[in-house]
Amino acid sequence: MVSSRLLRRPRVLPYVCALSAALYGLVQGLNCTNFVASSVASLLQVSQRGARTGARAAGLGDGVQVLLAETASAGFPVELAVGAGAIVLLGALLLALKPSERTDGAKEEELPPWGDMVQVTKDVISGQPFDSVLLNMRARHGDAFRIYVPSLFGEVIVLMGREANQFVFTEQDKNLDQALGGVVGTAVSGKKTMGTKERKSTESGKIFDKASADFFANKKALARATQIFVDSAEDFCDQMERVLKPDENVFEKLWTYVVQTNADMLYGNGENAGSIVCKTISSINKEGLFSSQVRQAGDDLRQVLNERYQDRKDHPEKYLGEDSLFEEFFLLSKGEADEEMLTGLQQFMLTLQLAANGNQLVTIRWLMSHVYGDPAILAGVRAEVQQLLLKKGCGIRDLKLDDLLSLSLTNACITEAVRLHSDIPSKLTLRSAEIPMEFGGFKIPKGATLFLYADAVHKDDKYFPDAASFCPHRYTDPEAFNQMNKDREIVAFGHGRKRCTGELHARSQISALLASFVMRFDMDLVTNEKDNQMPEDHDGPFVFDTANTLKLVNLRPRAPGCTGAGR
Ligand code: HEM
Repeated sequence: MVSSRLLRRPRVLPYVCALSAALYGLVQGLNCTNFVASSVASLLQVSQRGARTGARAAGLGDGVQVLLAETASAGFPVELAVGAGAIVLLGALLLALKPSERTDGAKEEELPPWGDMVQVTKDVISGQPFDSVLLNMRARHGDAFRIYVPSLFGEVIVLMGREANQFVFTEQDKNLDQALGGVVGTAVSGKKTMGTKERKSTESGKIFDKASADFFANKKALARATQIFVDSAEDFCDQMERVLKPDENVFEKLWTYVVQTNADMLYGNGENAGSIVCKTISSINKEGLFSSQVRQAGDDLRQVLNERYQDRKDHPEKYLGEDSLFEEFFLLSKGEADEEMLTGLQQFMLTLQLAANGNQLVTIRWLMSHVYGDPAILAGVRAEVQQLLLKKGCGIRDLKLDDLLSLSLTNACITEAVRLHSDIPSKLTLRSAEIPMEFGGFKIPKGATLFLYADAVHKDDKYFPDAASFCPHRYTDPEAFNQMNKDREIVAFGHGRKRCTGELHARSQISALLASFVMRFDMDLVTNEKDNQMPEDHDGPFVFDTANTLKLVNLRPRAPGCTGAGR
């Protein structure tokens, strides 16, 4: 077994991931002159905690791990040993490789250039984080280049910049299929989740598609979800008031609350699948996305869903009128889903949970830290919630979806937290090309996998002055915000055919939670930075315990005299 000490070394593992990607590259037989063995799996994991996932995702052999562990415990400078070994090995690989024929008929010289593996390796070895590695590649190769992602995708075309956002979200939207299921589906069940195209062309796909569309467009379901959100936000705050000790970090409790609430909303009555999803997310944080624990949680969920499906058949009266995604699916499948369809359901539900919860957890953690870390923003949010409650003459539990959406500063804070910190779309938007296309003078063959890195725009000072700072006021002028959306500068919930169907759920849940907290509590933000500054976010995607150095502690009733008064 590899030593956990080694796994925690931030600078070794990303490098090892790149190396093992190179080994995969050898197996795949890439063209050596243009070879890049960097992989999304390794690039994604350049951040310290994510590196664990990367090593596993890249399938690093036990023998190499043990060797590294022993080197580390013997006190050798591991980075040096690994680096030297890897460079020698890589050189040998490059020499050994022979150009292979492309099967898609594309000409190498017409395609975007390969990223420079040696430079990537250097960047990774020197401990540069995920975002810097990608932006350095952009500086070297421009807005389109290729990388190699072992086992999951093979060759991937990386796109960056505003034109790339417009290309993916607008111009070619209808010719690009969603490809994220390739990552998440494979992790949870060893099988890719259906893309948008497959969902539209197979019988079971059509049922998932319709169940999802009906659920997310169903106003009654959305109203029910909003009631769950406001009630559970207040219940959660009651609980925090009772159980949280002053030195305890609110986030430690908050994340399971979010996951459980989403499970109630999607899975409906019956045995709560939320605890399984919590286990999945916890396993991703501890063991990595491609760990056996994540697969086990996928299997557990399948069993629960099968039992609940049967229970819905045996006792339909128990579920009458339930507006959950599960019930939508049950009704559409007329209670006759076969094993294959049920497997698809399990995969679809877990993928949805990860898509929803991953972004929610990341956004909420950063959002609350930014709000509590900035007295002016906190006062602004409190004032608008207070005004709304006074206007309506009601409490938080009585707020409806439209009320929550009318909180303009709160919603601007959500957009800003998503811009700065979201997994999807900011750090990872994946597509598969359904027809041949061209971008920036380069050909993109049919079947190519595209990785749009939206953070290249989201974190660019040209579009977002002082881009690294949290500034919700960028969006409070509706006209300017509209234009930024139209120009695809801000792509917070995606755009076009594959835009987030859960945006209203997300905004409703987060607004309810923030409203409850700010009206009831003061808390202190603690960070690891000098003067308690907010750190910048350099994590790659699928790091759900993002910013785990951020803590909200010393939860206490709001001091009298602050803007607003109680619930
Ligand atoms: C802050 C929270 C969230 C953010 C930033 C977010 C963002 C996104 C983005 C950018 C996409 C499009 C992905 C692409 O273009 O490839 C997406 C898709 C999706 N999201 Fe969200 N999301 C959030 C929360 C949620 C929640 C809470 C739900 C459900 C309750 C949800 C359900 C979905 C679904 C079903 C899709 C797939 C749409 C489709 O292809 O049919 N999302 N999300």
